[in-house]
Formats: sequence, structure tokens, C-alpha cells
Amino acid sequence: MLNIPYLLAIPVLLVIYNLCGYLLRRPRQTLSYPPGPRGLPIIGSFFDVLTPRTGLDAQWAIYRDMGTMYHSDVFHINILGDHTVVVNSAKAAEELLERRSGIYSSRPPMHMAHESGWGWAFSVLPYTSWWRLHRRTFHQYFRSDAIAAYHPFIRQATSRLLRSLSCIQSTTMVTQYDDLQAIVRQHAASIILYTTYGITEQEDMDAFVELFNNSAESILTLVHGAFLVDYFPLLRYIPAWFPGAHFKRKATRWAQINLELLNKPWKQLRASISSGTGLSCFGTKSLQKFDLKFNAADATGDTSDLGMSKTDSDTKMEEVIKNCAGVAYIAGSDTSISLILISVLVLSHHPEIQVKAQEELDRVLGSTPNATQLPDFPDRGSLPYVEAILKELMRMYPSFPLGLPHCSVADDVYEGYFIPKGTTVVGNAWTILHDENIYPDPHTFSPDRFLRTEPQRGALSAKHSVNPDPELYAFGFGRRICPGRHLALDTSWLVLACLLATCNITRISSDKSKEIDPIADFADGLTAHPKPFKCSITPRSAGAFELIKRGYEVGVEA
Ligand code: HEM
Repeated sequence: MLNIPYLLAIPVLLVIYNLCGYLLRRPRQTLSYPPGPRGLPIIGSFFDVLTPRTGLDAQWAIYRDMGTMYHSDVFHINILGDHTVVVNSAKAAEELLERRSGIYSSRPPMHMAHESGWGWAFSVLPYTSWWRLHRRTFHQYFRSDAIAAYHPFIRQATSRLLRSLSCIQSTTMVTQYDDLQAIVRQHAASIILYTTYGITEQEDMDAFVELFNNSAESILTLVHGAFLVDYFPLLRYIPAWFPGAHFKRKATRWAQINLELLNKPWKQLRASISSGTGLSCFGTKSLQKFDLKFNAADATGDTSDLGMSKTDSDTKMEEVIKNCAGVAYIAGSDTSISLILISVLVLSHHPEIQVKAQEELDRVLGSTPNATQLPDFPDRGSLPYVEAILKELMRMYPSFPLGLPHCSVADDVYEGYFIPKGTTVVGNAWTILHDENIYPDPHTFSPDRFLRTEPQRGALSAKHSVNPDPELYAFGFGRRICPGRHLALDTSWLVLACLLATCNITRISSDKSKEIDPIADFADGLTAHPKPFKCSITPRSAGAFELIKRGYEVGVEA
């Protein structure tokens, strides 16, 4: 039975709570916030951030247009007393998110993500010693010099990807979007499942890919403000049966799936270690190291900052490793899928770029009728044009256009504007990567821009030149920069080089009006995914087809 007074009390309490929060959070100093919409009393600019101004309704486009409207590279939005500052320039991102990273490396509360069971993922944790322990643990086996250990498997997975594409039809690889997406998804998942859990069996992979697909919808909870509860935390206490409380019901369902996502592959890893069949991967290596480390910890006792005794530290460390493995799986799959799908779409629109890349590849590897091997990691330095294509793809189509929100842990002042403690700070990578002051003619897809200035891979010195390396912005900022970027870049580079070396990608346009525009037609979400498109992927020659079938030489594969 519904209790009517109780039902009526909830909205009243919500309004009172919010009014108090609004009054308490009003600035107590004279400096003003960065420019931004004035908003309505109490609810602030709630409706401003929902309204597209130029027909593009992706959130990065709304934020870009708001920056233009307020003539500022940093603007402020107040929604229900919750402060957000959006950073639309490289200069401001560098100053706030990198130089002042001591202030801007936390995360906002992300209530919906926590309600949906993502609390174990360190990507949503605030800046604490618990987060630092996760980040350090993760970094050890995903840093640039550790990734080479996974190259044999990445090669194997890439040749499998090429073969899967060729299996769609025997001599002509015409792909429908669903087929392409399924194959790319398998590829990305196989690499993450292997590197984190040592899982290689197809049957196991299929089960985990399905689990991931079930949880994919809940990744939207990581977008700050995608759910009202992020602005209005009291909504968490509304019961799931309450009319309109769909988010509660969704959160309950997602929490169950996300717990399975964390536990199932971990259980399998544990079983494989017990039976002596565990492969060398993040999970096994970290567990081994942790045993050693905790012998050493007896001497150093370095777990004190976590408030743990040595007896519970073993259990805690296992939890940390398990959480890191789980987060690699969720953070690594969707982003990598996005980059590969975007590569295929964009290349299908640029046959002239394919020809130029193929000339380079043929020069280095031998022309395809005579080529004896697929491109490989040691060839990377000799293929500057292929590298430039990858950089231009990341620049023009960043897979994670708004990254994850940061949060400030102290009051701050930037260029005379006040940014209060607890402000959510969003780095708009899309706008930075399309800023004509640093990337001239930003809406033209032109890999050549990176040949002219020759930026070093990710080098800081490239930051202040024209056409700086897009890696500097596409992977987030400061202490929160993506720790999986080395794996992502190696994986994507090999797919791109192999596709270009062996295939021609052509767009299929039966109906011009329905063709996907590689700039405008992106499904909105945390990661950018092109809307369904059609293309044909055909081997460049009979020699190339043979090369695809053969894959890497025996001995090179894992
Ligand atoms: C094209 C592929 C990828 C892109 C574009 C990408 C981009 C990003 C971005 C923008 C962030 C937010 C950084 C910030 O808060 O400033 C992030 C965080 C993260 N990424 Fe990636 N990523 C990719 C692939 C991967 C892979 C393959 C892994 C795992 C192996 C991974 C693991 C993570 C983790 C764990 C975080 C959270 C870091 C933290 O909160 O401290 N990512 N990524």
C-alpha cells in the first residue's frame, strides 16, 4: 500500500535539502566564477546543458558551443548547486589538470555509478591512498616497457581479426556493420581477457564478451550528470518502487551484472592458478609479486597509510589486484573497439590516404605479391605515415571525447576566476583536438600535418608546437591520464598497419542520403561510436589474401 503522506514528503524534503545546499554553497568571497549561463534559481543551468545549439547533440558539442557563446576557454555551470567547470583549451587543461594536478586529480561523487555497482573500479574513486594503491598496482604491468610481453598475443589476435574478416566471404570481404562490430568486439575483448586474466579459450571468451555486452549499457553512469541523482544525491534514498524511480531499478539490475563482471573471470583465473594452467598475465604476475611484496612488507610495514594490519593486508591486496583486472576489462574494451571502427569508417572515405600508406608499407615490407610478412612492431619506426594516420584518427575522432570528470579538492583561482573546492572539472578533449590555433584546418582529415612537424610520440616538448601529439589530450590529463594507453596504442597501431598492408577499404553507398558522415554521425555516450555504416574490405591482391591466411610466421605467435 502506498503511504500518501510519505509520498508527498519526499519531494518536499528534496527541495528543502537542495535549497540548503544551494545557500551553503554560494560563494563566500568576492571573485566571480568563470563565465557561464546564469541559470534559474535553485535548478541553475539544468536545461542549458541539455540543449544542442548547432544540431549536434553530443555533450562535447554542447560544451564546445557554450564555450563559444561565453567567449571563454573555461566556463562554469551551476546545476542544483553542483559546480561544473568545462575546460575547452589545451592551455587551461595544462594549467589546471596537469600543473595543478595536486588539486584536480579527484573524481566527483558519481552517485549513479556507485549505485550501479562500479564502486570497485578505481576509475571512479576519489584521490585517496586506496586509489593510489590501485593505480600503482595497475601501472606495473601496463606501462610502456611492460607491454612488449603481450606483443606475441596481440600479433596472434590481429591475424585472427584479419582472418575473421576474410571468412565473411571467401575472396571478397564485404562487411555489414554488425559483422564488423562483432569481430572487432571479439578482438578487443580477447586482448584484454588475455592480458588481464590469461583467458584464451574461445568458449570462455564468448561468455565474458556476453557479460561485458550486458554491462555496457551501465557505462553511461560514468558520464557526469547523465542521471539526475548525480546532481541530486538525496534521490538515492527513493525506494525502487517509487513512481518514476526507473534509475533505481536500472541501478539494481546493473549492480548485479557488474559484480558478476568482476567476480566471474577472477574466479576462473584463480582456478587456473590452482590447477597449474594459469598463463602469464596481469593477474598471475601481480599475485606472484604480491606474495613477494608481502614478505618484504614484514620488514618495511609499508601498508600503514591504508590503515590495515598485516593480517588483513593479504586479503586487501588480492581485492586490489582483482579490482584492477576488472577495470582493465571495462575501460579497455569499448575504447579500443571505438578506435578500430572509426579507423575503418574514416579510411573508407579516404582511398587516397590508403594508397599513400600502402606505398610506404610496400617500400618497407616489399610489395604485396612478394611480401612475406605482415607489418610488425619493429617496423613501426620505419612507417611514419601509418603512425601519422593513427595520430590524425585520435585527433579528429577521439574515442573518449570528454574523458572522465575530475574534481577539485581545494578552492582555487584561475585567471581571476574562483573555482570552489568540490567542482567537477571536465576536460573537453574533442574541442582541444579541434582548436584551429593548435591544429590548423582542424576539420580536414590530414595525417600529413604530423609529418610536417614530426612530434615525438607523446613527448612533452611537442606540447607547445603546432600540431602537438594528440596522445597528450586524447587519453585524459595529469595524474588520472589513461594508464592503459600503451596497450591501446600498440593494439590499434598493429590493426591499422595490417589492414592497410593487406586490404582496400571502400565505402558502399547504395543511398547517398543514408550515408554515414564520419564527423556528425556518432552515437552519443561515454565513448564515441560511429552509427552503423557499410563498407567493403577486400584483399589488395591474391598475395595479400595469402598473407592474411598465413598470419604471422610460426614462432612469432604466442
Ligand atoms: C583508444 C583507447 C583508449 C582511450 C582513448 C582511453 C582514454 C581514457 C581517458 C580519456 C581516461 C580518463 C582520464 C582522466 O580522467 O583524465 C581513461 C581512464 C582510464 N583508462 Fe583508458 N583509454 C583507452 C584504452 C584503455 C585501455 C586499453 C585500458 C586498460 C588496459 C584503459 C584503462 C583505463 C583506466 C584504468 C582508467 C582510469 C584511470 C584513473 O581513474 O586513474 N584504457 N582512459
